[in-house]
Amino acid sequence: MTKITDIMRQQANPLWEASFNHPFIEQLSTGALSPQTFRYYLKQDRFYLENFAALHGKIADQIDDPDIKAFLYAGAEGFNDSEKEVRKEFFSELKITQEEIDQTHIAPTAYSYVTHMYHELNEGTPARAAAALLPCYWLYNEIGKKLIQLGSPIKIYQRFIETYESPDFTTATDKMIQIVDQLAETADQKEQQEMIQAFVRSSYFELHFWEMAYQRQEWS
Ligand SMILES: Cc1ncc(CN)c(N)n1
Repeated sequence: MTKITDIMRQQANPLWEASFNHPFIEQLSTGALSPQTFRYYLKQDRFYLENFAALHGKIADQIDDPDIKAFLYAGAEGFNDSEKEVRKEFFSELKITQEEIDQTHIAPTAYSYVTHMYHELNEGTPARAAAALLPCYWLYNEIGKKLIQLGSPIKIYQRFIETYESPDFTTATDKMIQIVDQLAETADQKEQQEMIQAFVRSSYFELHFWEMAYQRQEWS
């Protein structure tokens, strides 16, 4: 039987291809990406990752399966992969100060992405919200696997790429794919369609997140 995650991946493919070919990604690998653009990305992604972690906990609260619960609670603490630690190092290396963080406001696309994820949980179901989280793991893991072959001449970009190709991140991605497939087994057809839609919409926001950073988007 076809897995729901295969359908999701297939439906989101044009958006994923556009992410793979986005100038932000290409320039990470060539090293041409402006350091200011990377800094902007990191500061905005902080908002994303905070909410992404919080959502793991909120979804876990509504799920009975002990194995899924444990994985999601670990994700809420940032224990499923090494991303949290690596980001701390990036912030310190790039001397992004607390003052600079405090002065940063969430940009329109980051705001919309986060709002979408909460919508899937608060107006939807834990299974829909889990589907909305999945591209965050899976797309970055595919980007990591693609870019690792090319590498980057800039050290910090190379470390960024390595984070998403790492065994920890790949294991977490595979587990999240399995969780979404498992949650779909007890969902009816309507909810399954909504899960697919949540996944495709998150894939849309992933693509536009690169563009937001590339343009250093502001509210006005
Ligand atoms: C927007 C976004 N999506 C995904 C990831 C990878 N966890 C991330 N850091 N930021």
